[in-house]
Amino acid sequence: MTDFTDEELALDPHFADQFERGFRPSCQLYLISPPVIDDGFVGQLAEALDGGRVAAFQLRLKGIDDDAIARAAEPLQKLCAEREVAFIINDSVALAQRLGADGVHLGQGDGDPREARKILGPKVQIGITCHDSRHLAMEAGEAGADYVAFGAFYPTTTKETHHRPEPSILGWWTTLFELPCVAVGGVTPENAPPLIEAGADFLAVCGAVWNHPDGPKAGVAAFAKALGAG
Ligand SMILES: Cc1ncc(COP(=O)(O)OP(=O)(O)O)c(N)n1
Ligand SMILES: Cc1nc(C(=O)O)sc1CCOP(=O)(O)O
Ligand SMILES: [Mg+2]
Repeated sequence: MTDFTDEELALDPHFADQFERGFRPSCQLYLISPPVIDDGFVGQLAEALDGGRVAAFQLRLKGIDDDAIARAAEPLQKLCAEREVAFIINDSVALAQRLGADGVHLGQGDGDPREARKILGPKVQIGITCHDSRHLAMEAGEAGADYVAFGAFYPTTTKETHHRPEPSILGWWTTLFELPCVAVGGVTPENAPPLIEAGADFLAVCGAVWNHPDGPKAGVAAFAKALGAG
């Protein structure tokens, strides 16, 4: 077995770097913002990050233009940098480039990952939505993605979804490929175990944290427990 120093084992916000060393870290939390936020959201994010380790935060705002997202992003990106949380922009390569984000998440209709790589360079993480499709995931890997996302594993009110993969797709992926995989869609601390056991590298979560009855800190803490770090 390879020996890793404590430093090497520390969580690394750059997804793929961890895996290129031939080491698959245990499953980590990837937080997605609510689709609409207000000025107080930076306080809520700070609270959430106090609940336990969060590997990545995705700013996923819908229905507003890039300038408005950029304004909202500024304090959130600063907080993420202070807390060593990867800051990921949803949907827009141009915005990710403009903000100097750590990554961009692209759906199947959000642009070509090869173009994104050309624009963003080798250091920016590119994640691709693959629904329930092994084919889309292999295509994303060939196109140079840093992670593939499967979902929606469970019913969700955060987004209208049309695909329902089985957890076994995560096991299939992790057996064959080193590239990290993300499980998304209706994930809660209670229903997460089959996804973790099947091999998810990240759980991407929105509602179960932001709508937690005891607040986002309790939401993240509940995931930390489910992930074995609480
Ligand atoms: C981690 C993660 N996985 C999947 C998605 C969904 O992306 P997409 O299919 O482009 O849908 P929208 O989020 O843009 O509505 C995601 N954002 N993040
Ligand atoms: C953003 C997103 N993408 C999905 C997909 O299936 O690709 S499901 C989803 C919503 C995630 O939020 P929640 O944790 O509240 O279900
Ligand atoms: Mg999208």
